[in-house]
Amino acid sequence: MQKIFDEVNSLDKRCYEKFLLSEDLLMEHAASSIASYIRENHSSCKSILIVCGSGNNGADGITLARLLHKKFDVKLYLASNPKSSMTQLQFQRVEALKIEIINELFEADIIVDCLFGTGLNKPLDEKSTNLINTLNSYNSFKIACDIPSGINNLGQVQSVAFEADITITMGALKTSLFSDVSKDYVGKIIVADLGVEREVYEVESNKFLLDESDMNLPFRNKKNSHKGSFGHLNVVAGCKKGAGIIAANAAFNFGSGLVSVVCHENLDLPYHLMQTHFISENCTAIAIGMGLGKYETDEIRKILNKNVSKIIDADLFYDELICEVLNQEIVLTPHPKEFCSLLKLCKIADIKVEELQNNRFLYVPMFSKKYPKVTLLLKGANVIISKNEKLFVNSFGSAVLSKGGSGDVLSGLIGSLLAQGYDCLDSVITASLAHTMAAKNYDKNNYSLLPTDLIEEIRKL
Ligand SMILES: NC(=O)C1=CN([C@@H]2O[C@H](COP(=O)(O)OP(=O)(O)OC[C@H]3O[C@@H](n4cnc5c(N)ncnc54)[C@H](OP(=O)(O)O)[C@@H]3O)[C@@H](O)[C@H]2O)[C@@H](O)CC1
Ligand SMILES: Nc1ncnc2c1ncn2[C@@H]1O[C@H](COP(=O)(O)OP(=O)(O)O)[C@@H](O)[C@H]1O
Ligand SMILES: [K+]
Repeated sequence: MQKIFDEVNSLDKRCYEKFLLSEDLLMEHAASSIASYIRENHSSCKSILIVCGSGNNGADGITLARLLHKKFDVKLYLASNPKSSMTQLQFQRVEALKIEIINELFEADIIVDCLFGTGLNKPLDEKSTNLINTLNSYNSFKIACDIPSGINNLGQVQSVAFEADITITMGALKTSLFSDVSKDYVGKIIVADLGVEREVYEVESNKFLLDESDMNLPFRNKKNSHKGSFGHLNVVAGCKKGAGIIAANAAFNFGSGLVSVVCHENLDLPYHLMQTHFISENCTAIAIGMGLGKYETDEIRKILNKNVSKIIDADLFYDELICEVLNQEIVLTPHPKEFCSLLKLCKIADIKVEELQNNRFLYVPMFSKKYPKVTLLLKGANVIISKNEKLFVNSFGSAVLSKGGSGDVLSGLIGSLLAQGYDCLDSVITASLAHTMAAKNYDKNNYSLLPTDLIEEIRKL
């Protein structure tokens, strides 16, 4: 996994003070990493338009123009006069080289956006908005320097932002790149070193971006085993029985030795799933909430108080009953609307989904601080997993998963690992990665995935 930081100004400052690196040197590395990327990946392109603002993000762009001058047809567009001392210095250098400054935007082969970086400190004015809209309308290959202009430090987009194919971010990953909103603007993200290796530049962090290698699939190492060695998951089915059946099916395919669906009515289940009317004696984990609908409170309360691992989802986030279990080591997997209800029920905040989506990295830690034993997975374009002080982001998911039933598969995967003896956080990290990797591997189109297709891909991981 890679570290994520809320801000990097202090890391730049640490570089000056601790390693005696100058701002000029850091900037040279920032620009040369973009130059190397272009030389290595787009050597056949001809025209490059670099659009610069008045601060140091603009200075990165002016530096880049110097590095690429002659090898490519480089044109600089200065949206405002160089303001910071570094911008002015870099500008004097390109003046000496007689690099062309233009006043009209055009559809170059590559556009590099160096308008605003981490210094965006107010809403965009009309001129910047129009400029970004024009750049977005071009079919050029688009590179954002540090962060797409228009995304602020909280990962919010107020009017418009540059729609990058790739963001080359300086020094370290920033939280703002991983808001759900940012996902439509950042493209692929790569980190550029700033004169020292990343592990030297970075300090401690409690936020991490998950990699595929963090997925610890439930491969079986023990030869002397039997079905009981891999746990027994009970999935509680409610009025929308399909949800429970999808979860149970996912769980069985993900390695749980036994899976039973708990339901008072007799169900027509696939042959490998069992049915029970009450929680099984030997159950090692419970998945509950998916499609639950109306239910008998006392019965659910009894189930929630069973001393086994639990994953709770969906309808239970609208019931005060949930507040009774938040001091347990449990897993909760709300989508944004369910999380807003949960925040309200546990008196943390009374907010609308839009407010949450604009501030996911604010409200998730608030919840985890109050309930350190709970492992929370907040669904979304970038899934956030949080336990106690630590937070993990899974950015592998895509719109392929925007379908009823995707969340039920996820509950089943988490329940399966809980039943097999994983702890809450490990279950959630591996299940979430498996869920998104399976979706990524689905090779048809991005609108047709069924829960059964997702489970089929899980089988191939
Ligand atoms: N520090 C280092 O060592 C390194 C820094 N690096 C680079 O520096 C970048 C940060 O630079 P930065 O701090 O100068 O801010 P930046 O993003 O250029 O924007 C500030 C300018 O924009 C203006 N402005 C802001 N909002 C606006 C708006 N809505 N509409 C209009 N104008 C607006 C603001 O104006 P002001 O508020 O002063 O009026 C100011 O002029 C960072 O992202 C990275 O790329 C790398 O080279 C690595 C080494
Ligand atoms: N655009 C998207 N990008 C990434 N993941 C997505 C996207 N849309 C949905 N998902 C994922 O799909 C799942 C949907 O779950 P949920 O909304 O609970 O559906 P359901 O309850 O119908 O099964 C979540 O894991 C969510 O993170
Ligand atoms: K930028």
